[in-house]
Amino acid sequence: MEPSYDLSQDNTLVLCRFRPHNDFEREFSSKEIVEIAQDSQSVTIFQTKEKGEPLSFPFDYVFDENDTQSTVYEKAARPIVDGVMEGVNGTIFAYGQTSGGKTYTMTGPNFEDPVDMGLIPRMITNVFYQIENSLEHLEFTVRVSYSEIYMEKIRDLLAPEHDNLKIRENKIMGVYVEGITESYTSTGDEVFEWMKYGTKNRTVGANNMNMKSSRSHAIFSMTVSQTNKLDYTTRIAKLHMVDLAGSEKVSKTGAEGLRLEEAKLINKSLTTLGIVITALTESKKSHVPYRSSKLTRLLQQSLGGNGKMSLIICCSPSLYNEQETISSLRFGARAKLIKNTPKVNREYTLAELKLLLAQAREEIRRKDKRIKVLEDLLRQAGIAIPEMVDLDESDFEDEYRDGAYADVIQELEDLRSRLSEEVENSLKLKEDVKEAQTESEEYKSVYSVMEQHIKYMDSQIKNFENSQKEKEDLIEKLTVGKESYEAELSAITTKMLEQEQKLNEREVEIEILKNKLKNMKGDVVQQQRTEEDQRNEVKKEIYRKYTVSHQLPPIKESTIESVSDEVYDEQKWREEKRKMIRDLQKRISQVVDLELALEEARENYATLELTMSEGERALKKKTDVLERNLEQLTLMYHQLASQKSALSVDKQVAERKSQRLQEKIRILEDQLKKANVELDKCQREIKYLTETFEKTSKLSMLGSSGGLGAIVPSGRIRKSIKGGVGSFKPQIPEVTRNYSVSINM
Ligand SMILES: Nc1ncnc2c1ncn2[C@@H]1O[C@H](COP(=O)(O)OP(=O)(O)OP(=O)(O)O)[C@@H](O)[C@H]1O
Repeated sequence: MEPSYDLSQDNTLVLCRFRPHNDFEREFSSKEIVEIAQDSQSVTIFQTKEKGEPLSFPFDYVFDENDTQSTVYEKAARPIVDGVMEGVNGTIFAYGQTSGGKTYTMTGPNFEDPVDMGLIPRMITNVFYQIENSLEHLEFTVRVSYSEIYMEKIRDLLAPEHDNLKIRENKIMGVYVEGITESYTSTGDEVFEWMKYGTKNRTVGANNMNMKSSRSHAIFSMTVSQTNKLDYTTRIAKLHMVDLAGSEKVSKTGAEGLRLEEAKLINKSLTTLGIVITALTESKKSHVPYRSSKLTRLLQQSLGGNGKMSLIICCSPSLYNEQETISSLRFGARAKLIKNTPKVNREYTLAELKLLLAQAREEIRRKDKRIKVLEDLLRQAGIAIPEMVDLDESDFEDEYRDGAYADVIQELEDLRSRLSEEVENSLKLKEDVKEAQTESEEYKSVYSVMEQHIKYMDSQIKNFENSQKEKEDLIEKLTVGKESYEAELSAITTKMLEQEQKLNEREVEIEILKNKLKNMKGDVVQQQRTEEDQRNEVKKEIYRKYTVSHQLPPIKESTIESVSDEVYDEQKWREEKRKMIRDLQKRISQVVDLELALEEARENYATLELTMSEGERALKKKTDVLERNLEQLTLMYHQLASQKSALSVDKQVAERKSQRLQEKIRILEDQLKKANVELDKCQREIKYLTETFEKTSKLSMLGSSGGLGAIVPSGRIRKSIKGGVGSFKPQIPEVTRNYSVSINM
């Protein structure tokens, strides 16, 4: 990388930017009080106060409302970034009243928009662009930290639980914040992730003038360290990007309570900043009260130190803010007088240090020799040689600092401090590695437990699937059986209904036949009665013929019975005779009856045979058959009815079984669903653990350049970025990135 930055020029840039009028200011007054010079290097304010003379302020550059973010970057920030890449510390900060446009300038209204993005995203992008396009033998590391000074307390925005950090100073590190998180990053995107993370933790309040006004000073710092792989020289530079809290007039903002206390402390730190700047610019060296506020103490090395500084005064162009604008411009004009003496933060290589050490040893050996010679001379002159005394460190320092070895001693001291720092760092790294290894072991054991669990779950699921399959087969079989059973049942029911219908028809037929038979029987009885009458007649005839043939007097029963008792003797005979006659008659009658019965039987038989027609006989036969059929059908009907009731019982049982099986299937399906959900969960857990495990393993190998963590970005491990691998194209200002959160610093 060729030097592109002339260290002898522009060590302190003070620029001024006027934003457009806002709606309120436009309504308040349309009078223009600001006039920017043609060459953009001064601005005049036409005071409206009585007799107020126009005030002119010179600056390195004055931006008007039409100047783009890109222009501001080129003039105000690029020289700082170039300096940092050369190993020169750089600080850029925006100063101005509340709603003067500081956040707009530093961060921009849209962090993702290549046109609207502010100075900070452009600077970060440019640092990585320069790294990617640097010479191949250069190796870089980039660390970021993000802090906030709120109510005179320093808070680590990358670890917000650290909220009252102390400022320390030593020879090696200069002024630094003790215990602040410094995260290694290897891409611009990672830096933006850290910024987003830190910005979420920022304290932002609201006041009447700017509802989103920042109530704290925010300092985003990048430490860029580059090692030359050819001569092993190292350059380290810090870049501070500061968004100051708004300076405000308490009376105007209407602050009270906590806001009032905030305003007092904000104003105090800004006033201290003014005092420090004034002290730095006074020709007569006076005490610079850096320690009066955390802000000035932290920026001590940027203000009047060995770095480059760019201060942008953000102002309103409105008459309404005339006084605030004048006061901000005065502050800027004073700051312009600060003289910084930039110095490249170069560190000696080991070889150089060894050489210095050898030179120092040689020098000491030479001195010892000389001392010995001088002591011998003293002894020869009889002068007593004083005892060796332990020199006070300050005496030692005074003696040698002013002497020829001051530089060597200083370098040795630096070397000792660097070594102790390196030892400290390596111990810290060892601890980190150990921690990462422990974590990795823990993850491994969790992973193996999870694996076993998954295996067990897999086998459970397999068993479950098998039993589910068996059950499904069973259900399938049962369903098929049930269906054929139902088909059979319905066939039987149909058959039974048909039989019932046939039976009904037969019953009707039988009824008809019965009626016919009844009628026929009536005819037969009638015929029998007629025949009885005829038979009586025949009987009488036979009797008459018999009496005639046997010359018996015709006897009337009534006559016989009316015989008188007076004529007993005569009658006795007669009686005897009558008895005999009666007996005879009786016997005759019996014979006649028998004969008649015999005759009747014969006749009946013949008659019946004769009287019955062929059809009737067939009908009779048919009736007999039908009666027998009827009996069989009735029997069958009863059998079918009992079969039907047995079947309906079976059907109910089958239905209940089917319901139970369906319920079982439903429960099994629910269980399967739950098991699937569980399996899904386990798989996700395994995935998460595998990823975490892989990340942890990578971390434990040091030098890994894994992405930021999912929850809190992780950046404790050093990541080297080789120069010249340069496919990186920052596309300033057209750079496009996917940042989902806009940063309001
Ligand atoms: N150059 C500019 N062009 C267009 N709008 C601007 C410009 N500068 C500032 N603004 C607008 O002015 C308003 C106030 O700006 P900003 O929030 O940056 O002020 P601030 O100085 O950061 O305020 P605070 O100190 O209260 O945080 C914002 O709406 C911002 O978009």
